[in-house]
Amino acid sequence: MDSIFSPNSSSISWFTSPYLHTSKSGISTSRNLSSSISFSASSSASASAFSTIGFSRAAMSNPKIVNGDYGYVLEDVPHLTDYLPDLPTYSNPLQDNPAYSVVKQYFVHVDDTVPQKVVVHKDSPRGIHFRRAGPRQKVYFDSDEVHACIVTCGGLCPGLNTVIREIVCGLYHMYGVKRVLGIDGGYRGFYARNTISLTPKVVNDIHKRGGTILGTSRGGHDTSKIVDSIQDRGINQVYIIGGDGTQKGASVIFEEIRRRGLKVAVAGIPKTIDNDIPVIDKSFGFDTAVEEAQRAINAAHVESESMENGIGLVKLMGRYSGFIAMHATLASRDVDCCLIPESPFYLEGEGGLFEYIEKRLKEDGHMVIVIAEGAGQELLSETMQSNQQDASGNKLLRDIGLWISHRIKEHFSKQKKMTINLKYIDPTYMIRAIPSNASDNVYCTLLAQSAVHGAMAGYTGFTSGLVNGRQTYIPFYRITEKQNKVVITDRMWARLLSSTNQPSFWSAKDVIEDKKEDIAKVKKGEEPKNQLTDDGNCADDLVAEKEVSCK
Ligand SMILES: Nc1ncnc2c1ncn2[C@@H]1O[C@H](COP(=O)(O)OP(=O)(O)O)[C@@H](O)[C@H]1O
Ligand SMILES: O=P(O)(O)OC[C@H]1O[C@](O)(COP(=O)(O)O)[C@@H](O)[C@@H]1O
Ligand SMILES: [Mg+2]
Repeated sequence: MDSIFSPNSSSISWFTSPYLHTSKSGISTSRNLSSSISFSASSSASASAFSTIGFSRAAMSNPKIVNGDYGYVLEDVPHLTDYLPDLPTYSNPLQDNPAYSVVKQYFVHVDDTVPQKVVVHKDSPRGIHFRRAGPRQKVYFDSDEVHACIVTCGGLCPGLNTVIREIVCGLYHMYGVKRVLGIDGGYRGFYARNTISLTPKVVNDIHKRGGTILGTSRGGHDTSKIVDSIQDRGINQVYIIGGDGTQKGASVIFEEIRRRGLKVAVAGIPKTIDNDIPVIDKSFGFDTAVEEAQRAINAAHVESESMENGIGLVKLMGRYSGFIAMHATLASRDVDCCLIPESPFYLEGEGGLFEYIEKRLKEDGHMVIVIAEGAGQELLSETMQSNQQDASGNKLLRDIGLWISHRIKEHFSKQKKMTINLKYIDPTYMIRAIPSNASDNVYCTLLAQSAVHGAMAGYTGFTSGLVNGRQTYIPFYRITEKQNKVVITDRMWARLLSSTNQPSFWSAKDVIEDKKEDIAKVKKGEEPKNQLTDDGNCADDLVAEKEVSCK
């Protein structure tokens, strides 16, 4: 362990290079892409396309957009040569690695890209693509030159240790990199904590443990102190593992590094137990969490079945997105009602939750309810709602599970004079503080290796992510522009409703009105309420509208 205190390096003046695509990137683009694809520097067509789907203008001040034939768009990631054009290249050491050299076409073709949308019509434009991840023939770092660091930020998630392990082992075994630092305790660790030297031996068994061996934290993001620390330590590859907040932090770190003209690659690995990061198929650890949630749901089912008018109520994580609750419900089949933040519901009266509970109890004698922590917050009286935030600025929520338990008990004992037995189970932290399962371990390995290949190849300012089953590099602004939400007008939510047989708490008229409202918002270039479907594509009507406005 060495001390990480980093003085403010005001004495160092850094060459700053404006990030100009017009001339330089034209060259770097043709280096990477076939000539049939033309680079569009400030592409007004692309910019107007983006404005229709609600991109943050500030976040996309310098998007690297490549337009091709038939509506092909590549949302490319930055490269170190965009602002340091004369960097030397080296042969990829994997060429001499017996494990890889026999594999034909192990290196990714420079033109390989992955479509964001795979459901298309015969006359659809080819649409948005991302750069395919993987090893390149040429790398921009000599192995001995690399000094990498890894940091984990935000809430815990199964698989964090696996990602750390595979970054260390990937750098060491594939690229011969020996110097990797672990930053202790999240972003603030860059300037206020100790570091740990990470070797394959140190990380050998860590994937079998939950949590993160590096520790994590919320808040404490101080861009200039962090970049000072990176600079002072001679770090030239930064691997940042975390959720939407973390990736926003990674994006500003990258911008500051670029502004200072440093040869430092910044790679993000998306982490979120809530699965609320857009574009990617799903986040690592999500499957593990859903699997662990089954244990709580099973317990709720056993308890409820064993007593007269038994109700098992399980609260699951999901601050703004109900993916864990939705998938845990679909997986279980014992759940009679799933309540998520995206789907408003009400308690009293016709078509309300109380009426449905009564019906289920009369029919079956028991029921199981799953509620996401962010569901129904609007039902809490104003005095009960919390204005408190955590250190990262995330809203702290009141315990909706406890509140709704009281309301259900009160309703049936006082108003209905009906005996019910309600058991409230809150496994919140138990589903995320566990090691990742086998399939998440494989997923973490691929994400980590992709990040390593990308940084070695000189890409920077990217998040490594799975898109339609392929590893890709996604520009930060696409990851941070919005949160992924369950689309309740989409087929997946309809599947859930037909599995639980719960009321939607929405009338068809509401749904149509809501879609109309969204289409009007999209036309005005505003953020629609239900923009993305759960496969990362726009809901059909919105796509049609968007394509019209893109032309
Ligand atoms: N807009 C932002 N700009 C810079 N840093 C941010 C931003 N939002 C969050 N962060 C930092 O990212 C880290 C993790 O954010 P948090 O929201 O707690 O978790 P997560 O990354 O899992 O969403 C924190 O250290 C926080 O200070
Ligand atoms: O108590 P903590 O550690 O702040 O975490 C609780 C929150 O973390 C979450 O899992 C989301 O965390 P991230 O933003 O880190 O992905 C929420 O579902 C939950 O409300
Ligand atoms: Mg978050």
